[in-house]
Amino acid sequence: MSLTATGIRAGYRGHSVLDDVSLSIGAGETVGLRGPSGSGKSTLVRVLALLHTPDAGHVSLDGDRIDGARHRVPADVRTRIAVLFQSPRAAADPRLSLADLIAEPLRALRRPREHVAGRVAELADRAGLTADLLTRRPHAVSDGQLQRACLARSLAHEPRYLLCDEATTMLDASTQALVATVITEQQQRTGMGVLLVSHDPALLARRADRTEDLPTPPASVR
Ligand SMILES: Nc1ncnc2c1ncn2[C@@H]1O[C@H](COP(=O)(O)OP(=O)(O)OP(=O)(O)O)[C@@H](O)[C@H]1O
Repeated sequence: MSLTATGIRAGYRGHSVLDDVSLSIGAGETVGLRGPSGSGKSTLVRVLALLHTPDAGHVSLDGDRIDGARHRVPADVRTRIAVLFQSPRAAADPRLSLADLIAEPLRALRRPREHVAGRVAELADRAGLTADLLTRRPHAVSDGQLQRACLARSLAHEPRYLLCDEATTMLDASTQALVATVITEQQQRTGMGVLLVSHDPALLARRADRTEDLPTPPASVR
């Protein structure tokens, strides 16, 4: 069982950022990904998350080759992969309370109301979010609290793979530790595979089972 990118070429407006890149994340495994700024780490995350269609190569999810991206991929396939981005402010709808933010992916798949309420309470508890915080909107909480809500949301569908794109870079040490603990517990409970994109060698040495490197991009795309 793995989430695998094979021979990926991908980029923007005719410029390739990734050229023949392959990466595999096994079930239960934590894989680190590092590379210079602009080398395409976030682009590879978007390809693996089925948010960006590669120009060549393909993504396989637990042995099944996936064609296309976003809504061209069935929801029950897309929800097996979750992403935690660097900036929770960019990833969160400012109009939603933290409770509604966590509930969003469950409501999108029309889960019953009682199920959603129970799951939100459970996920919020795991992410250390109190009832008072759940009623607030993003502008009224700290970056760390908002990232914990994004983490809870990312686990709503019990993903098989979680892609963390510099997800704790901006957080203080205690929030970093809490996020790491919640992710590790989820891995131990469900066998979730994790990709950790980071510039921090200490974090990768501590948490990754192995680390892959992306090469420096050609000058034309830097
Ligand atoms: N939506 C986009 N449209 C056009 N170019 C983009 C887009 N997103 C990223 N790029 C370009 O693609 C290249 C790779 O970007 P990407 O964000 O994948 O790199 P990265 O390795 O994650 O960088 P960093 O470590 O700085 O976050 C960069 O040159 C960037 O400017």
